[in-house]
Amino acid sequence: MIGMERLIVDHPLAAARLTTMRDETTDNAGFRAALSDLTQMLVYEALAGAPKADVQIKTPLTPFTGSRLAKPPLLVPVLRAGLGMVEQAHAMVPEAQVGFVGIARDERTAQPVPYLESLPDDLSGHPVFVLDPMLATGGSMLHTMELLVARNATDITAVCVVAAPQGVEALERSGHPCRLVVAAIDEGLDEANYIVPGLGDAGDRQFGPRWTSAAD
Ligand SMILES: O=P(O)(O)OC[C@H]1O[C@H](OP(=O)(O)OP(=O)(O)O)[C@H](O)[C@@H]1O
Ligand SMILES: O=c1cc[nH]c(=O)[nH]1
Ligand SMILES: [Mg+2]
Repeated sequence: MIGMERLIVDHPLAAARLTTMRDETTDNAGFRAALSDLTQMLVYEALAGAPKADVQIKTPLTPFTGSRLAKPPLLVPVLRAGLGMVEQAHAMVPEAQVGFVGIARDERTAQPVPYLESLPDDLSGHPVFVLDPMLATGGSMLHTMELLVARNATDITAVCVVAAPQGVEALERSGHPCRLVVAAIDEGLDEANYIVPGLGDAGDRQFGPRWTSAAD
């Protein structure tokens, strides 16, 4: 098996924001701010080497051949936690379109329970950035990738903050056409399938508890 491409963004500024996110004394506002800053760094690194297209412009002095992204990625935040990444990612790639996937892990089984899907029908030829701070067992990311591959996506980047080795391996074994951009790969998972040392529940730490409808 050819290994999945993975990029660990190991920059002092990324490490400082991640430390803020890990710190249990960081409040929700501080957590969201650090996630936003870190997303900027992750997206910046994820797009290094992306193909460019020429753009003819004029500076105030002379004609000039500049450039733009040849293929802006579709941004796909995985609700809820990925919502904290999409505004900053979109600011970095303002021309990007945005799709949405909503998944909540079952707290007992850690299985992904999907509740929202809003994606283009055909993703042939379109790069996709999946935004989710946490890659734990990998179940939620794999479900998202299956939705994308079913729509002919062949170029998927998982943009995450913290990954567990189990989640990285699950992506690798899936054979999906993907790569991983992440700030850190942590030690593992605890008995409740939370990443250790991790940062806790990335959805709760941004937005508070997740409420379910009476029907659930
Ligand atoms: O790799 P996995 O084991 O699937 O775990 C990772 C998922 O868990 C978290 O979402 P969660 O289910 O807590 O939903 P939330 O974002 O609404 O809090 C996280 O944002 C991922 O989507
Ligand atoms: O550690 C974890 C694992 C899954 N989801 C989270 O938000 N945190
Ligand atoms: Mg959560």
